[in-house]
Amino acid sequence: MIERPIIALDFASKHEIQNFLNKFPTNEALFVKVGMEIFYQEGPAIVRWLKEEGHDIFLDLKLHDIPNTVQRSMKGLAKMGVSITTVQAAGGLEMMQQAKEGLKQGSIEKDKVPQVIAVTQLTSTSQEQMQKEQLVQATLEESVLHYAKNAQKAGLDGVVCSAWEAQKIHEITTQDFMCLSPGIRPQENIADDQKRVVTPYKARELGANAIVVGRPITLADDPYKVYQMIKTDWRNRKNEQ
Ligand SMILES: O=c1ccn([C@@H]2O[C@H](COP(=O)(O)O)[C@@H](O)[C@H]2O)c(=O)[nH]1
Repeated sequence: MIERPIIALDFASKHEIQNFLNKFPTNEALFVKVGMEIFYQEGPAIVRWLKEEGHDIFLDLKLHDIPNTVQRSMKGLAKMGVSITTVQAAGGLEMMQQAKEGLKQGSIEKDKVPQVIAVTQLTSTSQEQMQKEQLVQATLEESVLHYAKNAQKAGLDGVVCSAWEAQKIHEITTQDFMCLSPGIRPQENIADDQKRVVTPYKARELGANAIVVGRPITLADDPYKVYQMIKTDWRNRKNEQ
């Protein structure tokens, strides 16, 4: 279980991230998500800097390519000392196996290989969209469960899914197979572009092992206050604030 909500640092520059993190106490060690937006602007230096600042890193680049390319790329990413990385489950079993292999080869500490989890169906995807646009005839839940099984078969550490699917995923895999859930909203009526949203409290009840929260925190007037409220809610305690 990852007890801290993972904050998605979806910003365009290091400067913007600095401004954002200045609103948190200096000694607050966070678990942050570095995604495509900031990584494509600042590169590996942003990961190194955040680590030096004392934060844990979820590097969410959602790799999806031929197995050899993914293996070699993961080897490089492992050298950055990140905690968790991602691939797209749609890339297939061999690609996922090679992702894990690359991380093992590139890991700076042999007993601390970064975890790799597979994106099933994006939390911004609805069943209708999936069936029409991907021509998948299964239900969204069947598709997510199928990808989760494949990910475990390939030796991955878990999946990215909506918390709505977490319980069933644990039933067909194992309890320690990570269900990391974005699409978290303190109020379900403000979803932005997300389709399968869950409150932090409900996500815990549904069996998610970790939550990722972006805009509800990054766009808040007082991000630290919102972060604390989400953290309390996620730990399944009554929010007294
Ligand atoms: O299925 C997925 C996979 C990844 N994400 C990422 O999580 C955050 C969510 O941000 P919000 O602002 O809280 O919506 C974002 O960085 C996505 O790239 C996801 O949402 N769904």
